[in-house]
Amino acid sequence: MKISQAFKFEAAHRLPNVPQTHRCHRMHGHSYRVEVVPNGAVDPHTGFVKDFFNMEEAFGLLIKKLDHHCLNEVPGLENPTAENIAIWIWDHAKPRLAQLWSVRVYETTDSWAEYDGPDR
Ligand SMILES: Nc1nc2c(c(=O)[nH]1)N=C([C@H](O)[C@H](O)COP(=O)(O)OP(=O)(O)OP(=O)(O)O)CN2
Repeated sequence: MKISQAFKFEAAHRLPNVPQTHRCHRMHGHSYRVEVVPNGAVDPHTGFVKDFFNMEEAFGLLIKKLDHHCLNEVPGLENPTAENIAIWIWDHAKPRLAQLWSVRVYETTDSWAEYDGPDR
């Protein structure tokens, strides 16, 4: 079974690899929404796939590294597209959350990138 928890953060970024005429080449900000999805069996005793409180602990700290930061200055996010942010969150979270199934990053309400690991 899959469950999902959403996190929000505010950040500035610019995309260094788009043409200078592209508006995202300039520094601008977004209110990001991140949806993380673990997948696993429901524990017959707790009734949980994963306790939402534990996810909050793990992802809260990670999201703090992005919140109110310039993403280009975060190591590993020199080209902070929605795709690369999803990969960055996955790479940092997966070692501590083996059940992680996917990470979806909304850059705007209409645009998102989802990463579900290098093998899928
Ligand atoms: N595949 C991707 N394409 C684009 C990305 C991305 O991360 N992956 N990023 C951008 C820009 O950073 C960003 O999305 C621009 O956002 P914004 O102009 O605010 O978005 P809207 O087009 O929705 O803005 P409106 O002014 O509301 O129309 C571009 N492409």
